[in-house]
Amino acid sequence: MAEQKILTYLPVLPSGELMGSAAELLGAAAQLGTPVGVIVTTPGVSQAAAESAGELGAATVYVAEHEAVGTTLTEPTVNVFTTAWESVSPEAVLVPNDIDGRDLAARLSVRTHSAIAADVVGVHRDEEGIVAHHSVYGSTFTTESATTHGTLIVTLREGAVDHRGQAVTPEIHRVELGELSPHAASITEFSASAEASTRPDLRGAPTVVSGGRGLGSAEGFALAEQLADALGAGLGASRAAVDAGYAPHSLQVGQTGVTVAPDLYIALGISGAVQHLAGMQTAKTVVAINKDPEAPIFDIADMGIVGDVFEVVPQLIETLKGQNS
Ligand SMILES: Cc1cc2nc3c(=O)[nH]c(=O)nc-3n(C[C@H](O)[C@H](O)[C@H](O)COP(=O)(O)OP(=O)(O)OC[C@H]3O[C@@H](n4cnc5c(N)ncnc54)[C@H](O)[C@@H]3O)c2cc1C
Repeated sequence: MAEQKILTYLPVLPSGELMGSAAELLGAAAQLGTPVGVIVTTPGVSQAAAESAGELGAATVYVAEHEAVGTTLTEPTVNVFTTAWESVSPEAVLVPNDIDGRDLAARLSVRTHSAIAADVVGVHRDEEGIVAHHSVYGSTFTTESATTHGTLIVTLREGAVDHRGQAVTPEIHRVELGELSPHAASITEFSASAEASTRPDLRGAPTVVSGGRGLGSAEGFALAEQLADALGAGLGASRAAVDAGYAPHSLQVGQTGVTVAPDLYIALGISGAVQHLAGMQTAKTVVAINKDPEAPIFDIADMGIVGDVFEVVPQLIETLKGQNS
């Protein structure tokens, strides 16, 4: 088993820091075999990123640096990944289930004629090979998938795997990226569509506070923000709250929004429609505050408070502030 190589894509911030998904991808890889990382950065930051990958369990890291990384979409990563793939013949490939990860998975699948298991919430190995777990039909069922032959490409849902790799000193291989195709899609200009937030990113935050229509207005939604800040949590919203303009679409949790799997999910004034549950039902602990005792969110909540959010949440925030001081 130790010989089975599991190739992981480790996205890097412009500062050279590994993104939060790296620990989880390498942890999932360590459950299956020997984790191998792939890092593609702008010049000057790859060494530190590769060493960080070793601390998270990457036995080998393939690194490439290029000026065009950051302004050219996906192609540099696919090229480096293909080189690493040819070199290690991986049994499985793990990438984050985000926009870049899914793009990478699709291109690798075409290039290597390999199967994809998408939005995976866990992995294990049986006597025939690697098995991916999926949470389906609004998280009502868990199913499993596996390839009949070849390498399995997995897009892993952030926050779903707890296992972590053991720190090692990684073997670092430098890969020359070479000329990029003139057809590679590149970014010529961009403008920020959302204000930068100091809160943890909704995807991957260990605690998420989400607000729903029950908060009544954009001003009322500030209560969810205050509780999130008191807990150091990521902030989410139901679609009804987003549609009503209480919160931006980037915060929408659910079937047509972001899928999260935090340790703790706190739902404020959210009824628990199946489309919302689809995005948060794999949270380890769900706490719901709702004034309707019949609200369906209580069916899946580990702890429920029947009450008015405007009475309960300020008390909760005061208690938390008291504990922190
Ligand atoms: C194709 C499709 C895709 C969809 N995708 C999504 C999705 O991705 N995400 C999503 O969230 N929804 C999605 N929806 C919408 C979904 O069906 C629900 O309409 C939505 O989730 C409801 O949001 P809500 O719970 O905030 O609002 P409501 O259902 O209106 O619930 C509000 C809740 O707040 C409670 N409440 C009111 N006032 C208070 C108070 N003062 N204190 C405490 N509780 C209070 C009420 O009792 C109620 O339970 C989708 C729908 C469709 C058809």
